Amino acid sequence: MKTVLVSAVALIDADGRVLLAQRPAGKSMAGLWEFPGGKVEQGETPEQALIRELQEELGINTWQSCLAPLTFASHSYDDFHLLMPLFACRKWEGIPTPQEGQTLEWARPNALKNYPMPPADIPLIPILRDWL
Ligand SMILES: Nc1nc2c([nH]c(=O)n2[C@@H]2O[C@H](COP(=O)(O)OP(=O)(O)OP(=O)(O)O)[C@@H](O)[C@H]2O)c(=O)[nH]1
Repeated sequence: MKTVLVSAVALIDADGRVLLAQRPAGKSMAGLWEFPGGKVEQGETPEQALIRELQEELGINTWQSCLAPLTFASHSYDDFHLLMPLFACRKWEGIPTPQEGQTLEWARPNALKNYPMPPADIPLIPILRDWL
């Protein structure tokens, strides 16, 4: 099975809340809440992919030095295996604004478990909560 590399980030605001994005209708796993990010393209590092995705999806800028590796997901879906590093980021420029029809919400660490998420993300939630 093909392994797909997806880079994702927990953006953390000054109150210690985490930004989640709800996948829009029409996409796979529509309605589920996920961390901003996306597939790493040929020739990109995970950090470069994330910086690009944050511009495209949320209209914000960040920098490699502001992306700290936190944990990762490794999960087999029916048609591919997902390998997803999760970075933490507390510093960016601009206000996250949906560019692709997503709904955004800032979630308190203890509330993260109440958001329906893709199966790959479930093991990440206690790690993130304990770290915050
Ligand atoms: N960005 C992001 N993607 C995730 C998370 N969890 C998870 O399983 N994924 C999966 O990783 C892939 C990310 O792809 P993408 O964001 O670049 O592209 P996409 O929405 O068009 O995906 P699609 O081709 O499945 O519709 C999707 O299959 C998505 O479901 C997450 O927390 N954040």
